[in-house]
Amino acid sequence: MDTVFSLNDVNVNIDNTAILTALNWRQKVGEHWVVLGPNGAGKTTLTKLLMGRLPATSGSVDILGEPVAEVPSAELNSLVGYSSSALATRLPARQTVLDVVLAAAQGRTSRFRESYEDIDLERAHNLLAAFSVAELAERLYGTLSNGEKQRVQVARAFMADPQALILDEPASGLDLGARENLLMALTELAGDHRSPAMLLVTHHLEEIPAGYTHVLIMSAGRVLHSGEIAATLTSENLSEAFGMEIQVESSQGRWWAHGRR
Ligand SMILES: Nc1ncnc2c1ncn2[C@@H]1O[C@H](COP(=O)(O)OP(=O)(O)OP(=O)(O)O)[C@@H](O)[C@H]1O
Repeated sequence: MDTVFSLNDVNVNIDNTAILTALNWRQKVGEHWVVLGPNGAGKTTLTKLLMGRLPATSGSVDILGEPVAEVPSAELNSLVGYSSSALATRLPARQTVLDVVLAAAQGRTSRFRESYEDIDLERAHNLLAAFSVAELAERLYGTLSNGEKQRVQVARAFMADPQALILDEPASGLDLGARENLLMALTELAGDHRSPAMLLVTHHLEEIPAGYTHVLIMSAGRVLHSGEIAATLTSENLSEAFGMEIQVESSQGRWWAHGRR
């Protein structure tokens, strides 16, 4: 199966209001997507659909060829990883960073009495190092700054070894150095064929890691443009999405944008 997610003619209505309309989209194994769009475009609703937390009103949402609605929730949780700043604040404050990351290997948010193999320990330490938080391994999670929690939490999402990983604004709130470290780690993971297919929601082009391959541009609950990032993330397409003149620039796989008159 080379398709991770597939949406076919998906509509989502809530209280008789159309939130998502006629969505058709596919993410294949090995593709790493960025989701962009103005506030209220439907990005979060899309992630909820993919995680099976919101049913489609019509159309089909499939993961690895199976309708999401038919996959048991425990299985879906292990297939689709998720990271967001909201989740970062819900992890157990009184456990060590290492335990918080290790627990994800068994699909848990906190460590209880379970034992872990050396290979899990090594992987947890490697992920903490990849996200530049290795020195925090023995600290209590609750004592970390928000930016530190955010990076630990992204490391934790990889620890679970999902098939797909949804990263909801992973760089928001990080200082410049922390953001760049995070993006470099994500770039490295994007280039590793063992990594899950990633879907990264962001508001800022500067937060797109080099090596991400595709972009989905949403507006008013619809897919406005989708495809390979170099061909799709254009000034014309973003100007259309945001309803203003936007100039998109890129260099060496990184992106930024500014308004223009
Ligand atoms: N439960 C709900 N009831 C009514 N409207 C909803 C509900 N959930 C979402 N919406 C509306 O659906 C639209 C899309 O919301 P969504 O949160 O998916 O947008 P978004 O692209 O993630 O926005 P943002 O960038 O601001 O986070 C918004 O207009 C929102 O108000």
